[in-house]
Amino acid sequence: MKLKHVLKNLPFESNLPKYLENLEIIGIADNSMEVADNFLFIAVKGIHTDGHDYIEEAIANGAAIIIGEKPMSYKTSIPYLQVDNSRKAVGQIAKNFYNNPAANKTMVGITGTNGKTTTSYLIKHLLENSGKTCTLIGTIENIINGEVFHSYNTTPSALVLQKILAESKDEVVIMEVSSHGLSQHRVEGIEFDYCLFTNLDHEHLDYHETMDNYFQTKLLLFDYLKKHGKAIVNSDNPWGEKLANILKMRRIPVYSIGKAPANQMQIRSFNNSTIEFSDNNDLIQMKSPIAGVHNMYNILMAYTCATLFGINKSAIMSSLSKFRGVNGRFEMFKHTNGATIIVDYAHTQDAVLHCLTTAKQFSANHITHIFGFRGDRDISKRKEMLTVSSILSDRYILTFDDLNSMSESAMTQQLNQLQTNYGNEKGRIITDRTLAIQWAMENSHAQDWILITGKGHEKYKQLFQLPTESDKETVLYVMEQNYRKHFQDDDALLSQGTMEDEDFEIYPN
Ligand SMILES: CC(=O)N[C@H]1[C@@H](OP(=O)(O)OP(=O)(O)OC[C@H]2O[C@@H](n3ccc(=O)[nH]c3=O)[C@H](O)[C@@H]2O)O[C@H](CO)[C@@H](O)[C@@H]1O[C@H](C)C(=O)N[C@@H](C)C(=O)N[C@H](CCC(=O)O)C(=O)O
Ligand SMILES: Nc1ncnc2c1ncn2[C@@H]1O[C@H](COP(=O)(O)OP(=O)(O)OP(=O)(O)O)[C@@H](O)[C@H]1O
Repeated sequence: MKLKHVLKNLPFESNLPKYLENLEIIGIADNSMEVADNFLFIAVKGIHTDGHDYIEEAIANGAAIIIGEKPMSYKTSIPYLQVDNSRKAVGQIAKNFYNNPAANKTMVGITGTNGKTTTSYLIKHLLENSGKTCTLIGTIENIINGEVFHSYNTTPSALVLQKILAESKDEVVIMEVSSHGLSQHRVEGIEFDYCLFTNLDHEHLDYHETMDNYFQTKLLLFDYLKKHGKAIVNSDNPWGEKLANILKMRRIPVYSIGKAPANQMQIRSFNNSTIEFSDNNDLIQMKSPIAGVHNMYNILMAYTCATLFGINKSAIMSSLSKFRGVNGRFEMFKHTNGATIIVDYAHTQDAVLHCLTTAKQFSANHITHIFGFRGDRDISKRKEMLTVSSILSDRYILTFDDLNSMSESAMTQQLNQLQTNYGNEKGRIITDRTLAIQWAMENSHAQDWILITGKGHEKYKQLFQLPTESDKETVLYVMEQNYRKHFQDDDALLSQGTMEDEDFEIYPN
């Protein structure tokens, strides 16, 4: 592609020297290591390092032109063009290079602290059941043209994102838009048809510092709405209510969900598995296909989005009844002893609150909550999460989550401190996550609930004692061990002639 096309809509588009206009660019990169002959390299000042320091390497790898945001202190052997903001330029350049691939798709962007992933799968399910093809971009995976790809970021870099859009032959793109993605301009160059806001809760303040900054960053998503684009907002969340008011002042059509009568989708009543709401004049009652108070909001967000796509209500209700849930999100297992075990991705106070409340609403006899905290991540939310758990659970176990660069001893010390300062007598520390789960399962009974939160679908980064790689695997492993033990004991009894066949409980059942 000719450079003049690659640089369309960038400030220097009109005053490019003639000899540069027709320069053939065969690839673009913001990482010097990915540069090859006739590439355009964009130097980005990052969080860990500065792409401007790799300009010479990019040139050595074959770059034909460099874009950067800093004045050059030396003369480069190839042209250097300066922009105000390199990260923004990456989005615009990638959009041009891939021929604006979002233009012929319906784009749905979902932001918020919790619920983005669940809502995105719900919307995909509803749209696909109505015959549309969907690309999904998010935390768990990217699904493009029906094929599943590993996801490295919730919201990929602008360059990767535009490439994905160019590869997608699907009609609709449903993507999670993280606050990191917004602050780093990863969706620059995209216009959304629908933008959704699920909620805002204490998270990522290591990055955004204050809740207000965090909110302002989330608000940026709505700058990317198309002229006639629509917003869907959960106004039961106080930040959502604030957002809805701001958007209305901007004359953006807002479809809000919440308990107040002013909402388009007014929630009349709900519990952990049923919801009653009014959609204009229709009163709708629904049994939820996924448990959890929080999921009632996710379902309603997805329902609203599907109606805006023109799908009729009965088709939506029928599809919803077939939804099978999301990997690692309030996933339920029935222990052989009758206890209920939940694996969930909750890693904020609000999410923990919703999970524990749901267990209570299901009349759990005794609730054990197993959780930890990620190393190198927002430490200020830890005491809030522990406080909620120590109030709502009957017993909690603090354990390891990903340590990242933190040492085991530093995290153990941190857990001890938290337990001393904000915990209570309900708590204990078992640092090995697999042993914590095993202990809780071995010490549970019928009607008890065990909630294991924080890791959800993710694999362990630490090595633990049991030979498992995720919470779900650990739960299944302990159940199997339990079953084998039971089976061996029963075998022994059978050989002594004291055991009846019908005494066996078959697992999995
Ligand atoms: C901390 C953070 O947000 N980092 C993101 C950021 O990278 P960075 O600024 O750290 O990059 P850097 O390493 O400083 O490098 C700066 C520049 O030098 C270039 N470089 C570097 C080395 C070299 O040899 N040559 C070279 O050219 C790099 O390609 C880059 O362009 O910009 C990259 C491109 O957009 C992101 O992929 C990267 O996400 C990292 C992998 C990450 O883990 N981010 C997390 C915090 C994140 O974004 N999470 C959210 C979800 C949060 C949530 O809700 O849970 C997400 O959307 O994934
Ligand atoms: N609407 C909601 N309100 C509060 N908590 C929620 C809501 N939806 C989900 N959660 C909680 O948040 C956890 C993460 O949910 P989900 O993955 O759908 O959100 P997310 O926004 O994609 O999260 P992340 O950005 O961390 O990937 C769930 O496991 C659940 O505990």
